[in-house]
Amino acid sequence: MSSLLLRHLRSQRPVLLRVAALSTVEAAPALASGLVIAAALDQGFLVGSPMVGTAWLALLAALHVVRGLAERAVFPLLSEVVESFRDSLVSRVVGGTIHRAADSRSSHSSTVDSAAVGRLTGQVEQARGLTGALLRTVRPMVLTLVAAVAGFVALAPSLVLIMGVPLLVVLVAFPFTVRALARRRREVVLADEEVAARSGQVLLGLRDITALGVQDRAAEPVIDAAERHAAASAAQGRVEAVRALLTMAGGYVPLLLLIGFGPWLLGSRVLSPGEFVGAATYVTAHLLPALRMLTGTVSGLWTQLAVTLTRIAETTAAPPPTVRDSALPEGCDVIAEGLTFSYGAAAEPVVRELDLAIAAGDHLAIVGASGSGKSTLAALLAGVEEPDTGRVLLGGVPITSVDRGEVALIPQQAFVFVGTLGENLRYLAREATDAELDHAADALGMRPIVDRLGGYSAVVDAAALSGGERQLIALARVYLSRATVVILDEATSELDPAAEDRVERAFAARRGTLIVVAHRLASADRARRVFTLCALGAQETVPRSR
Ligand SMILES: Nc1ncnc2c1ncn2[C@@H]1O[C@H](COP(=O)(O)OP(=O)(O)OP(=O)(O)O)[C@@H](O)[C@H]1O
Repeated sequence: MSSLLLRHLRSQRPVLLRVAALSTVEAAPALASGLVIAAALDQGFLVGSPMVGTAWLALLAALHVVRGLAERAVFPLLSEVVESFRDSLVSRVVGGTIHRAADSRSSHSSTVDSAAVGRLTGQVEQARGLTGALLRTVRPMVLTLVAAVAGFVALAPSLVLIMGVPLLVVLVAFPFTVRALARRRREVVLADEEVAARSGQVLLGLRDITALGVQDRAAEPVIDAAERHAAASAAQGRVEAVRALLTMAGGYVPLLLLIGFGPWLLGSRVLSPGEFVGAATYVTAHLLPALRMLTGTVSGLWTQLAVTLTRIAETTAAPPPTVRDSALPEGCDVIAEGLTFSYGAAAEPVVRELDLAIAAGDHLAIVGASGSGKSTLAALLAGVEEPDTGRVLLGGVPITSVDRGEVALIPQQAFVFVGTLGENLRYLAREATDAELDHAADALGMRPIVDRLGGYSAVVDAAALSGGERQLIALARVYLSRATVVILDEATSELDPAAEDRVERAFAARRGTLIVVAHRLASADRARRVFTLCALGAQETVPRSR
């Protein structure tokens, strides 16, 4: 969960710096409160100068006005952070859904979980609300804590231990108590699920249980589960009580110590009356409310946000690419036999009775007029479309049964998903090292893009990339994969001729078979064989240049 939020916050550094600057102004009244009250008493009201005392209090009032203005300026910035976080979550949800849709398509199922998208959208809205609420509460709480401690130290340095030690104990223990509480909450949820599951089983067999007269035996597991649930709830309550006591002690112990040592502190002139009231102001007006907020609102919101973001991260993670080893021996021919395909029962076939043999390791260009069926043939060869009649075999295995990692079809529209450049490139090759990524980048001529984006760990903004850059990323992704048959369907259309030449040569030099749907003559020239599609039928030729 933290990685989703932290990654986003890191990308928002400039906005957060502005928030931090305004927050410093916001913290001014909390920082000054005790000092100003001490001065108002010691230099004003307690020495018969009410005007001086009033002037100090007026200064405090002015600081509160400035704080109000700073707070007003901070809110639009906070909403910028929250809204962009929401946008990145939505992109993630949509990206995850596209991955799943792509996966279901390659497994020849057309189901897309649209209900999940709706559910996730609800969770995203919840995460957005919780993040906003947390930023609104955590920020002032941290500000107040820091300002109150700093003000207290400045006012009464001799009393640092009184406030410092209890507070330190609380701040060190707090993360542990949150973790312990999260564990207990999880135990309660699991016990709850167990009660539901066991009582469900009993209810289903109620008639048989009654007929056999084994109610007591049937009830036993349900009672066991209910007892475990009760024990887990009690344990959660105990952790909550300890945590609340511990945190409150952090605020009340300094106050009790201050009151307890008060007569001595005032009698031996360690503190003036004004400083005593000022120190008490820091504890009662700032420290205690901040700690109360920490145990209550903040930890509640934080736990909820953690649960929501973990769920979003789990359900939208890109599915791992197939890792199953290829069942095919190295060097398999692609054979198309009697392929006929039409888009719809009444439509004229786009491909009719087509036979084609592509030897393993070959480099074939498919050419033809616009609309002659090049993309359709590419989709058939990749197993993305199924022919009406005929079949495509890879190494003697029907293409639709072949491990989908064996064949890669790269379309014209390159898809770059939300994530880092490295994640995009490793999508089909999880184990690829940086050196392998470097090799692919150099082979395909995409080194300038890698450098411009700031390396493989840089987060990619697909909208900020040119069409050619997106295509290069999609090409490198497949170049790094273990696909033995690569089909480029106008996958280099946005590259200039020189870049396209480099890419096609790199793929031709790579192991495996290369099929290129050519939109430039040069692509056909580079190929070892050319397959020409035309309205009257298909014919195969060898380029003259070879
Ligand atoms: N999804 C589809 N539904 C119906 N008809 C389609 C579909 N896709 C393509 N066609 C039609 O099938 C024929 C072949 O299209 P295809 O895209 O395979 O040709 P192409 O040679 O790749 O064309 P281009 O070079 O313009 O991309 C065209 O008449 C096209 O209109």
